Amino acid sequence: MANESAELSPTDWVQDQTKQILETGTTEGIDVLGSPVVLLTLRGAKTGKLRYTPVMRVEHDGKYAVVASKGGAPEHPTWYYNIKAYPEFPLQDGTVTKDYVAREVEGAERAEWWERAVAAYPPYAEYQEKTDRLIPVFVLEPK
Ligand SMILES: C[C@H](OP(=O)(O)OC[C@@H](O)[C@@H](O)[C@@H](O)Cn1c2nc(=O)[nH]c(=O)c-2cc2ccc(O)cc21)C(=O)N[C@@H](CCC(=O)N[C@@H](CCC(=O)O)C(=O)O)C(=O)O
Repeated sequence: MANESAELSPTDWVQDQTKQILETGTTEGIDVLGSPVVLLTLRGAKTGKLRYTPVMRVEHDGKYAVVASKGGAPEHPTWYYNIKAYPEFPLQDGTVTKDYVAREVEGAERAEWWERAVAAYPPYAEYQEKTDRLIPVFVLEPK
C-alpha cells in the first residue's frame, strides 16, 4: 500500500494541511483550533483509490478513536464508508506510521471514547448538538 500514491482532499484547507504533513514528514505542528491531528490513508469504498484523510488525534493506550463528525453535518463524511469497506489502514501520528484495524463502536464503549474525543477536541460536543445524526466513532487497534 505504501508505494501506491494517494489522493488529496478536494477541500482546500484539508489539502493544505495534508500537503504540510507530507512535506515535513510529521503531523507535529498541524492543528485544528489548537488540537493535534493524525493522518489516515483510506481506500475508497467504490473507486478503490487511496485517499489521505486527516482527523483529530484521540489516543489512549496505543489505540485511537476516529470521529466521523464532518462538523456536525446532517450526513456522514464519505470517508465513513471507506473505513466500513476497508477497515485496515495506516495512521500517521508524528513521524510514526503504523497499520490499524478500525471497528465502529456503540453503547458504553462508544461513550467512553466519545468522552476522550471531546477532551481532545471540545468542538465535537457542539457538532453532536448540531445534528440528530449519531456521530459515528471508530476505535483503531494496532494490527
Ligand atoms: C469532500 C469529501 O470529503 P469527505 O470524505 O466527506 O470528508 C469530509 C471531511 O470529514 C474530511 O475532509 C476530513 O479530513 C476533515 N477533518 C475531519 N473530519 C471529520 O469528520 N472528523 C475529524 O475529526 C476531522 C479532523 C480533521 C483535521 C484536520 C483536517 O485537515 C481535516 C479534518 C471528499 O473528500 N470527497 C472526495 C472523495 C470521496 C470518496 O471517498 N469516495 C469514495 C466512495 C465513498 C462512498 O462510498 O460514497 C471512493 O473513492 O470510492 C471526492 O469527492 O473526490
